[in-house]
Amino acid sequence: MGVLPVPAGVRAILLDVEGTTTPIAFVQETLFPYIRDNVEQYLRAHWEEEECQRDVGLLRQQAQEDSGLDGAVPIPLESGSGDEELERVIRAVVDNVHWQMALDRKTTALKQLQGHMWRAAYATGLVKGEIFEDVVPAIRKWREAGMKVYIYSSGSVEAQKLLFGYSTEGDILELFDGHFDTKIGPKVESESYRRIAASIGCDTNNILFLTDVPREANAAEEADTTASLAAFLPKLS
Ligand SMILES: CSCCC(=O)C(=O)COP(=O)(O)O
Ligand SMILES: [Mg+2]
Repeated sequence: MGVLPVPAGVRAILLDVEGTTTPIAFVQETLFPYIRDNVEQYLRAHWEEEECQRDVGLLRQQAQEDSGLDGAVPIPLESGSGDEELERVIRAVVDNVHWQMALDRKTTALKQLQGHMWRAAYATGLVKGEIFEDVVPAIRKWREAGMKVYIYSSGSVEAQKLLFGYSTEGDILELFDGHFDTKIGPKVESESYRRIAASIGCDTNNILFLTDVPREANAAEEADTTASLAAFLPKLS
């Protein structure tokens, strides 16, 4: 892995997750299949719960926004009671989640549901969040040098906290000063980086953003945030 010095003036480091702190394979071959395989059973088990109904409501709203897209799956309202009606709505939610995941969509609605579903996978020990081996030592050095370290992922804040709270390196949540997800805005829009800077209380040019996705790096740079592709994890010079 290549290394670059942290540029002068950087006070905060903002880290992407998939492809930066964590192998893409872990997300694509462990986390996402867990959702595909368990979503139907999860919905049946949790349907009556407020949180699950909120998640379904968000997915339904997203489905309305997506109605013009090729292959989009609408989610009907439950009209009346009865097993058949429940079955019809759950089927639509499952098909919608599968459709969104086939396109690797990063909608807040999908990511909220995923975060809630992964709770059980981590808590039972079925899944442990994978972290590249150079990540924890790098973060410790940045912190020792007085820098703040934040996460910005399309995965929900809850999903991030699970991944780092139940990780192969143990619970490493104390290494982070805060977490951001798509509620602050999409990672491919420059305005999101301005909002993050305002929330952290520094200028965008005091932030170094590390990601594996060039479109995200370009959006950050448009906001005058320094961005670097994660293949070149910076070290302290
Ligand atoms: C942190 S939860 C699992 C990752 C995830 O759902 C995802 O979409 C990854 O997006 P990222 O912005 O971290 O590349
Ligand atoms: Mg990524």
